Amino acid sequence: TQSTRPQRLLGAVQKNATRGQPHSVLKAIDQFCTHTEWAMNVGDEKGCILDSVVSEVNPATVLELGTYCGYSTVRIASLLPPHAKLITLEFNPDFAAIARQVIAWAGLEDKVQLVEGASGDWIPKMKEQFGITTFDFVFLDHWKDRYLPDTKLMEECGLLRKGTVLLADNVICPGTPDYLEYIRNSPRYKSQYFKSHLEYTKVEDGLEKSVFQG
Ligand SMILES: Cn1ncc2cc([C@H](O)c3cccc(CNC(=O)c4cc(-c5ccc(F)cc5)cc(O)c4O)c3)ccc21
Ligand SMILES: [Mg+2]
Repeated sequence: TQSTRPQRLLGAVQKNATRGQPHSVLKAIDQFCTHTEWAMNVGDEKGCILDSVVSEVNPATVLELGTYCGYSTVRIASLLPPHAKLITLEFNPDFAAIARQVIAWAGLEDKVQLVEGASGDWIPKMKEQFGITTFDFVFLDHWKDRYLPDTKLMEECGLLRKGTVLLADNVICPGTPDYLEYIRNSPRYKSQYFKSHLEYTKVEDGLEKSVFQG
């Protein structure tokens, strides 16, 4: 039977990366996606911007929307302080199964809680299920038409505090026009665009960093 792209990506990690070394997992995925098969990981160019924002925030609580194969999960978790927690939401069980193995190969399973389910269902349950008060950092990388409704939902559920940083992938390609319009015009956020490129290509893309003003 045919393997899937996430399965082939996991195979490349298991073949080329060293267990317990997150940077080698990222390198194996980026090489696979550059030389063998494109996949929708945030990639190394946008990943360096992600690294700098995570390092600046130094978050104790992180929410990631859209795990896919776990590339950005590994990237973020590898930068977190010892007792920090990263919750990542993935609704596709096949993606979740691969991501768990990629995260485990990197040796980061203790920092990561992968929750199988849809953001709209789980965001309202964050406080009661995981004892979260507010998130310090949120990485948005799931369905692009869910960025805006889920941001409004996080506001309504009191999951954002003064200073919470939202970082959104793909605001140019595939694009998130309604989210950008809202976040850039809302007095409740201070936003900044980081110009970059679509992973593994020369196509323009970028990340939007938005700080909640409370
Ligand atoms: C509700 N909910 N809750 C949790 C949750 C999790 C998921 C999945 O993780 C999932 C599945 C499919 C697609 C995505 C979004 N990602 C993308 O669509 C994307 C596309 C491209 C691109 C760009 C150019 C192309 F030509 C083709 C694809 C580049 C990128 O970086 C992307 O992130 C995310 C979905 C909904 C979810
Ligand atoms: Mg993306």
